[in-house]
Amino acid sequence: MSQSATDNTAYNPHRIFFTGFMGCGKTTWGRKLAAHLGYEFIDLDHALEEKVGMRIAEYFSSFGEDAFRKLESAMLKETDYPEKVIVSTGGGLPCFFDNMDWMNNHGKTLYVKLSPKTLADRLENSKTVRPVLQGKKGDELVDFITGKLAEREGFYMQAQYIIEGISLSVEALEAALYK
Ligand SMILES: Nc1ncnc2c1ncn2[C@@H]1O[C@H](COP(=O)(O)OP(=O)(O)OP(=O)(O)O)[C@@H](O)[C@H]1O
Ligand SMILES: O=C(O)C1=C[C@@H](O)[C@@H](O)[C@H](O)C1
Ligand SMILES: [Mg+2]
Repeated sequence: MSQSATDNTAYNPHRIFFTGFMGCGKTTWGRKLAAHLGYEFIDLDHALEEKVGMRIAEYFSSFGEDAFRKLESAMLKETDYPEKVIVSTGGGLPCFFDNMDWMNNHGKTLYVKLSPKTLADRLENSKTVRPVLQGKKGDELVDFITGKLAEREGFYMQAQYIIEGISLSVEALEAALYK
């Protein structure tokens, strides 16, 4: 097969993976940037939920985290991406298997970076059930995020682009990704 921009096995600079901890804004800002650029938008968490016909929290409790991690890696690598697309990834996805290398070899990668305290504030107010957090609140939630982020940041920092998530705008994202 010849290599083209639409070839899923080739590097494509118009395929942009948003990565970062739960609640950093990948879905919110991925969708906004896609609308601004006229790109398609895919949220891999949502795509997985559609494929299995259940919410992620339900999948975790029915089949366990290992099964979830295998499935999200397969979704990442087997999704038929449109030519120009922003892909919002699950918060844990870059930290399992060779997923981060795969993203770096198949498109641009962006890490949306936020402090544990800001993440905790957002996650505490979010209605989405995130099974990894197991209903933690307050200081317990901040401590948990601090530890988990320390484990994960080595993976997120392998992204080609890193942006502070505190005062994001589509203009700032566009400037960072197309400078
Ligand atoms: N710049 C911002 N200022 C304030 N709140 C924000 C901002 N960006 C996103 N949020 C809020 O933070 C919460 C988490 O955002 P979002 O769902 O986009 O994160 P995510 O990175 O996709 O998380 P997950 O990995 O769990 O899917 C949402 O309630 C969203 O409205
Ligand atoms: O950080 C994580 O491990 C997760 C983040 C979410 O996006 C979902 O992919 C799931 O809830 C797991
Ligand atoms: Mg999301």
